[in-house]
Formats: sequence, structure tokens, C-alpha cells
Amino acid sequence: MARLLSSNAVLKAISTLPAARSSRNVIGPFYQNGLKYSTVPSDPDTHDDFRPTNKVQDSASVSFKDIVEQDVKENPVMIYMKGVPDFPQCGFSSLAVRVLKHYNIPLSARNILEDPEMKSAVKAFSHWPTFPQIFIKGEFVGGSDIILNMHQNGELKEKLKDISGSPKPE
Ligand SMILES: N[C@@H](CCC(=O)N[C@@H](CS)C(=O)NCC(=O)O)C(=O)O
Ligand code: FES
Repeated sequence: MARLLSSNAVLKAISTLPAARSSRNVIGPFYQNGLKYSTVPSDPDTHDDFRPTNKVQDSASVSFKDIVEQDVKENPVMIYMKGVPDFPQCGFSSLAVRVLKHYNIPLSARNILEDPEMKSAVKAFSHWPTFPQIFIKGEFVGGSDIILNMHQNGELKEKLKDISGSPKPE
């Protein structure tokens, strides 16, 4: 079964990272699409509707690179793709998922169409210009043509053999 890392997972990942916990002179920092937002301290004379809301991305914010690093470390098979495993939005991503679904392994995915900054961060991390991008046991493997080739020549089976099968759905 494919495990989709949604923006909720990003928010969870961010909230557990030390940088996200640092205190700042802001009220209630919160996170959306991996960006840190905060409201400025309130002026008691200012009506709520007119209170400014600042979008803050300061040096204390967790980077998208941190999230990618954590993804590939924690997920034995990680795919960054266009769309989601059950509904790929590109033929290349669809092919990669079809190949990986031949194996009884947990598949974790992130839809890079949801977030342009995540998309750039993944490209920068792997030094690879296209999607899908597949990581196995923390190592960048390649895109759909490479994974298909590895499937056909038996290399993929070898690489995945010590990854335990998908957990049964609850
Ligand atoms: N050889 C690659 C081709 C993949 C490819 O060309 N992807 C394009 C179109 S989906 C891409 O990601 N372009 C860059 C982008 O959209 O940022 C593969 O098999 O994965
Ligand atoms: S989105 Fe057009 S080829 Fe992938």
C-alpha cells in the first residue's frame, strides 16, 4: 500500500525539528505548505480585521532540504512524483508507480505539484532535473526509465529484497 506524505506530514515533520521550536518575538507561529507564518504582536487599539499578518521565513525556519533529508531517511522507498500513487498526473510518474507496485513494499510518496518549493528542493537535493525521483534506502536511484530498467534486469528485486512488506491496512 502506498503511503502518501501530505502537507500534514510536512507540518508534522517541521514541528518536530529543533529549528521550528525556537522562540521568536511573534505570536503563534504556524506552518502552511512548509512556510512559517506568524502574526505580529497585537496592538490593543487595532481592530482584528486590520491587524497585519506577516509571512515570515527567517533563518530559524526549517528548510525544505531538511524535509527531503528526513523523508529519504525514514522511508525505505520514497518517490517524489507528479500526482499521487493512486492518481498519477503524468505518464512518467504513473510508470514508476506501476513498476514499484510489483513489489510488496511500503511506498511513500510526495506530490511535488502541490508545492513548487518542495519541487525545487528535491531537484537541488538529488541534482536531478526531472520527476519522478525515486530514493531507495536513502539513496537516489533515478526516474521512471531507470526504475523500469532495473525491474527488467533484476536489479530492483535485489535492491528491495531486505525491505519488509507493506503493513496491512488498519
Ligand atoms: N527520463 C525521465 C523523464 C522524466 C521527465 O522528462 N519528466 C519531466 C516531465 S514530467 C519533468 O519532470 N520536467 C521537469 C519539471 O517538470 O520540473 C524519466 O524517465 O523519469
Ligand atoms: S507532466 Fe507532462 S510529461 Fe510529465
